[in-house]
Formats: sequence, structure tokens, C-alpha cells
Amino acid sequence: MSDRKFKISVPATSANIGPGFDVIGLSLSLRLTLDVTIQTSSKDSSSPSPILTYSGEGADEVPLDPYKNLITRVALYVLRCHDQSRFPPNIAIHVHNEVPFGRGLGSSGAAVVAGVLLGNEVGQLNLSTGRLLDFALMVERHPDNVTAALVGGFVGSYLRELDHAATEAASVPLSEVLPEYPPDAGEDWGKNPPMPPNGIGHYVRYGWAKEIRAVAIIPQFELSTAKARNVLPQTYSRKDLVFNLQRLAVLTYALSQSPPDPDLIYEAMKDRVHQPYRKELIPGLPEVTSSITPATHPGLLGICLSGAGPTILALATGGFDEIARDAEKIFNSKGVQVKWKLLDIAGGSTVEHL
Ligand SMILES: Nc1ncnc2c1ncn2[C@@H]1O[C@H](COP(=O)(O)OP(=O)(O)OP(=O)(O)O)[C@@H](O)[C@H]1O
Ligand SMILES: N[C@@H](CCO)C(=O)O
Repeated sequence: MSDRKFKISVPATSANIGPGFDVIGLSLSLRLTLDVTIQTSSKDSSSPSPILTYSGEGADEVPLDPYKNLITRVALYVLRCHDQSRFPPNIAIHVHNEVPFGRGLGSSGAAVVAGVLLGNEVGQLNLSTGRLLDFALMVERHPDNVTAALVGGFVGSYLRELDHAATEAASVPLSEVLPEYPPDAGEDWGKNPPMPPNGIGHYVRYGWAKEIRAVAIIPQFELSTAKARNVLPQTYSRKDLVFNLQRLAVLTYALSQSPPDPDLIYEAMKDRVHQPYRKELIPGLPEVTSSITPATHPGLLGICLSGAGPTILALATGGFDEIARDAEKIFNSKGVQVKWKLLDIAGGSTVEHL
């Protein structure tokens, strides 16, 4: 039998896009790729498996132990749910990563989706897109990043209300879904991990005007999503919820219209649900989002925090350098160094058999 080789490619994502907290996501042209070889011809099953190597973003900090690394732990979760308790022997995985960690560009969502696709391929499970999404949502429990990373484009999603038994199944602690340690030699894992309920997430893809590009202004510090969610309140006023709902309804349509209307979009990208609370974690955030406008920067459409931050996402049809340079000046005046990238909306995840 010949060796199996395949390549998995998953895009970065920006979630929220202003008012769509935990609802909308956009896939972007930075990618996480996995080159996987399974040596079916080798008889030697004594070497540890999989052998994991990394290049690119996070290569110097990411764990290479497959029981600690997020991508391989997620793959193992998918395999164990299908009665495959270990990776087969002789797998080598090289990860090349362009998505910076903890910056609001969906690095963990990309890693989770890559892990689900890896488990599906290694186990030859042939899971549907909906089922792949169910597995991803058992690990990353808000749908915006993982849905956009899996299916690509400008995407809106919700989590279905589950019945009591399914809610219990979907609410188990992450430590049960992703245990960190392998069983001792000769032992098995014990019972299988919790299987995701069917059809947890539902999504639609919106149109996207082809001339809109994304300037990502990326502060050179990490902010974990967990920390950026901890500062959010548990309840909101009706006024603030209506403020966001009105804008979200307009934004999803306005970004599909060619030529895009800056007046409509700039106001529609404002938010009162997460950005005001996250400004204490991101020096310069309110100044950047309020002083860079379509009037001061022709070509700008709207500007927001990307995901949980600290990256700022400016959607624009031109004037990219000026937008980035002026945002950089504001961040620098607060003592924050930034890098910036001009990105395009990207396709979703792919698996290519080589
Ligand atoms: N390619 C990867 N391989 C392994 N682990 C990863 C990878 N990408 C991300 N991670 C893990 O996810 C963590 C970052 O997740 P976090 O949710 O805090 O940020 P983010 O996903 O980049 O931001 P956001 O969800 O706001 O877009 C990293 O510190 C690392 O532990
Ligand atoms: N919607 C999420 C995205 C981050 O993963 C948040 O803003 O916390």
C-alpha cells in the first residue's frame, strides 16, 4: 500500500466586525497549513506518533507533544469519538502557521478546525460539513470564528437551542473533551469522550463587495480570548442591544453592495456590547476607532476591534497606507508597537490529497 499524504489549509478569521458579537465572522488571507504523511509502507511502529514540527507564527512557543498541542488534541478527540483511541503509527505532521496567536485573528479557531479536519482524514470518517462544525463547537464554544474558518467568506451563525439532554452533552467541561495526558502504557482511555449533539451550529454566507479589503493593525502583544471575555458584563441594557441589532441588520447587507457606502457602513460597524468594555485591555482602542473616519481617511468604510482584540480591523476600498500609518501613530503614542497587513477575504478550509 502506498503512503498517504494530504494538506489541510485553514484561514485566519476576524469575528464580530463591530456589532455582531459571537455572530459574524470573516475569513482572511493568512493561513494555517498542515502537511501530513502517513507511512503505511513502514512496518516500524515503535517511534512516537504523530511527529509534529512547526514553522512560522508561534513555532517557538507551541507544544510539540501531540497530547498537549491544540491541533492534535482536537484530532484525537474526533478519533476517540469514533472508537479510534490513538493516532495510527508513523504519522508526520508539519504545521506552517501565518496566524499570530492571541491577536483576535482566530488562531485558536483555525487550530480547532485544522484538528477536526485532521481527525476526519486520519480516521477516514467522511464527516459532513455540519458534523465537522459540531465537533469544532464542542471545543471553541462560540460559532463566529470556527464557522468562518471552516466554510469561508463573510458568515453569520447561531447555536441552536438544544433539548435538555443535548444541552448537557454540549456543556461538559473542556477538560473532558480534551484531556491533556495519554493513558499509561498498555492502558486505554476508559470511556469515550462526549459525542457532540447533532446540528449545534447553523450558518449563512452573505455577499461581499469585491472591492472591500481589510487592513489588520496588529499590536505586538497577546490578549487571550478568555481574558477579553472576562471583562464583559453578564447583562446589557435594552438600549445597547437595540443599538447593536439595528447596526448588524444593516451591516450584513451594506457590505455586499457595490460600490459600498462609507456613511452607512462606518456607523453600522459601531458596537456597544464588547468594545467599550475591552478598551481597558487595549490602550488606544477608542482613539483609533473614533479618529479614523471616512471623512479623515478617504477609502475607509468602517473600523472595529477584530475578534477579542487587540488587532484593529479597518475595512476599506483604498487609502490603506494612510489608515495603517495613522492607527500606528496613535498606538505608538500609547506605547504600543504594531505591525500591519493588507488582507483579502479568503476561501474556507481545504483538504488536498497529494
Ligand atoms: N496553530 C496553533 N497550534 C497550536 N495551538 C494554537 C495554534 N493557534 C493557536 N493556538 C493556541 O490558541 C491560543 C490563542 O487562542 P486565543 O483564543 O486566546 O486567541 P485567538 O484565537 O488568536 O484570538 P480570537 O479568538 O480573538 O480571534 C494560543 O496561545 C495557543 O495556545
Ligand atoms: N466573539 C468572540 C471572538 C473571539 O474568539 C469574542 O469577541 O470574544
